[in-house]
Amino acid sequence: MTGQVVLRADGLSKSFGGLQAVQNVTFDHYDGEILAVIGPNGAGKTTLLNLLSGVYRPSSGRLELLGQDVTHSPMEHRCHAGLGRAFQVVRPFPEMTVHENVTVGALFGQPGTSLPQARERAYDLLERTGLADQAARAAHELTLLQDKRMEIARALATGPRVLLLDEVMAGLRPGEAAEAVELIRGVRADGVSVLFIEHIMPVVRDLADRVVVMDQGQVIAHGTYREVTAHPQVVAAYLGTEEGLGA
Ligand SMILES: Nc1ncnc2c1ncn2[C@@H]1O[C@H](COP(=O)(O)OP(=O)(O)OP(=O)(O)O)[C@@H](O)[C@H]1O
Repeated sequence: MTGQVVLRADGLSKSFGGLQAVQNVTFDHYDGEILAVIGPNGAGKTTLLNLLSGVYRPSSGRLELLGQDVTHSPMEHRCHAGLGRAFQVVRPFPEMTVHENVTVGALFGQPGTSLPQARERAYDLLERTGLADQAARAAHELTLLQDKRMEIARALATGPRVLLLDEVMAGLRPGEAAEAVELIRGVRADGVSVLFIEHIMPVVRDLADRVVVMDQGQVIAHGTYREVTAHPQVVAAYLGTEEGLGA
């Protein structure tokens, strides 16, 4: 893959006490790419995502976002510099409407945005994510799939160039996951690069241009879905695990 690197992790490590949760992780995420991070339970995927989004600072290593060193930048700075994140467990403001929830994202992510501009931007995103007809409902009334759509709309409202998704398919039925796959493809088609953590292998196969595989904190393989699922170290890492490779 060639083109501009939007996110460059160079030797990122994070330890908790004596535990090396992420060890010397290096990868490039290219503009327009949908990149999956997979690995068995406890591999370090969520810790890596937390390093990328700024929840944690790395013990060592360096992170670049669109060519800018953000290794020690706080979350808000990364957000304003073009990084958006949607969470596995959706955390909306439950009593606010769907439209208001997304408007908050637009106000937070783009300083200087007026309320009417933010409301308009939020409404556009509700249309793009298939939620326009739910705009006036309270967020707590949404179904799980609608919740995930809203979470993606909220992250997009901050105006990201790179969107991080943390197991957004969790809990969805297969038909719903297929809809979410389409939604994420649409996000990429709109010019946003996507990095996602996912356990559901058919989703990884259908969505990812490239896959980074972690085990015990380290990257053990990267390449296309076909390449990594044929890699002996990847097969060994998944053997006997609950999720299996299922490929
Ligand atoms: N805040 C923390 N304090 C101490 N240990 C942690 C912390 N967060 C994660 N760990 C440990 O770091 C290792 C990697 O965890 P992490 O949650 O990043 O893995 P994961 O690949 O996301 O797993 P899963 O697929 O189960 O969500 C695990 O051994 C975990 O117990």
